[in-house]
Amino acid sequence: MRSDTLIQKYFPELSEQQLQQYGQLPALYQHWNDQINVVSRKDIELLPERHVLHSLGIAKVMRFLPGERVMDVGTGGGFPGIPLAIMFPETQFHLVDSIGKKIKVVQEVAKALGLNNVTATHERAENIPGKFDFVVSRAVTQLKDFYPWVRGKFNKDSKNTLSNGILYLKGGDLTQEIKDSNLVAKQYYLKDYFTEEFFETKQVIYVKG
Ligand SMILES: C[S@@+](CC[C@H](N)C(=O)[O-])C[C@H]1O[C@@H](n2cnc3c(N)ncnc32)[C@H](O)[C@@H]1O
Repeated sequence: MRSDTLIQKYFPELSEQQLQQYGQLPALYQHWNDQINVVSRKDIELLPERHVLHSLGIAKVMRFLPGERVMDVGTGGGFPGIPLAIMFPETQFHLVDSIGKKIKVVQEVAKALGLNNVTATHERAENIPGKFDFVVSRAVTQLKDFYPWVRGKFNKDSKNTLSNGILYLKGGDLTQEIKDSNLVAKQYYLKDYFTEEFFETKQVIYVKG
């Protein structure tokens, strides 16, 4: 299914401009992936479902507010940050990765889409200054290692439906990982929102900051 058609199926309220931006993603990533590998080659054809819609699982759990600041840690080529920045154009997204060439792809994609709510930095998450309302992430590391990177980086005042914190996309049985982290984590199941088989075990894990 085309990227914009698939996204519209689950987010019918989107504007023409947003649909156009989602529609541009497959060609943009095809182009950049040929030069700098940011999405596994076997996955690039499944980009709308496995990368774009998967990233937007976070948007089913959390509607970011205008003016909120969100950091995407280990964004790679821009997931989940870029699909979320299209969905929430009045929220500021700061995309961070420790590999510079991936950040170059993020910057080029954001520029091509005309996204003015995205900044991208080549840096380890631990070294990023400033405070955020939420941290999002996918496929970077275990919660027990991840949490210390972002501890202390959250604004004290929460304005949203959940207190400021981490929204992490994960799959599989997470019982042991959550236990090992010693954190209180709330699990949201993406199969409650999306019918594609890919989402069967996929979750958004929320941890208060
Ligand atoms: C498997 S990739 C996932 C990329 C993207 N989030 C996605 O789901 O497509 C993991 C990324 O995390 C980045 N990374 C690992 N440790 C990091 C750290 N401490 N700070 C920032 N980025 C980090 C790596 O450079 C890599 O690009």
